Amino acid sequence: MLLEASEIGFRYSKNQWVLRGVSVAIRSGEVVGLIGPSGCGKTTLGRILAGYERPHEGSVALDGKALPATGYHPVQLVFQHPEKAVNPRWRMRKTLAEGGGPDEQLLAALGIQEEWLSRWPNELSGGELQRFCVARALRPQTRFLIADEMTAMLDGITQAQIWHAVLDYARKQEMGVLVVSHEKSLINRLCTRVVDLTQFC
Ligand SMILES: Nc1ncnc2c1ncn2[C@@H]1O[C@H](COP(=O)(O)OP(=O)(O)OP(=O)(O)O)[C@@H](O)[C@H]1O
Repeated sequence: MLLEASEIGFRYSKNQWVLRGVSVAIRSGEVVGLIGPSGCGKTTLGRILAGYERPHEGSVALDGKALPATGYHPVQLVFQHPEKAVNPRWRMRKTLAEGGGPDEQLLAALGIQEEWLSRWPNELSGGELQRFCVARALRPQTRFLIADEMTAMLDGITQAQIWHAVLDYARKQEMGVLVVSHEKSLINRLCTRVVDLTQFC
């Protein structure tokens, strides 16, 4: 499968383009880094790829077809702040069940403990909560994962555990991953190829 953003143009306000003429392609099973200076549009591009924003110019396609407007989105986004990504009024079991039953093997790989399932989001640490957000995004129907500073606020051990689980899952499922990060060492460790937005800033 090929996820392709072609000649993307996007602006939040009139005449102020955040992205212009940006093209990115990711194949199934590939782990690609996305880097660039702060404010140059990495998060915006991730949101466009995952269908949260529609580009003003250009298009996003999955194997040449437009991304689905309804139903489960095959491109999932996990961003830096898990507390903003979950419903505070849902216990973790319900959050996890959003979009399908949890994969027990994946939960174990992510270090999610059974007793956390009955807790509210504010009863978990940031790292524990982020593990749930990752697990929720990794469904069999997920073909691509956009990881936008996904482990930026976590300690090294938690970061390594989460990435080990995600890359193992990606390999087995042939899922493509776009790693958005400021951490050069992380990008170098995880990615086989890097897209640099600097030239578009
Ligand atoms: N909702 C919004 N409304 C208006 N402007 C926005 C909005 N979101 C982002 N921007 C602006 O768009 C530009 C690109 O932001 P974006 O978050 O995509 O950059 P980024 O490369 O991910 O930055 P960082 O590395 O600092 O996270 C910035 O100038 C930002 O101020």
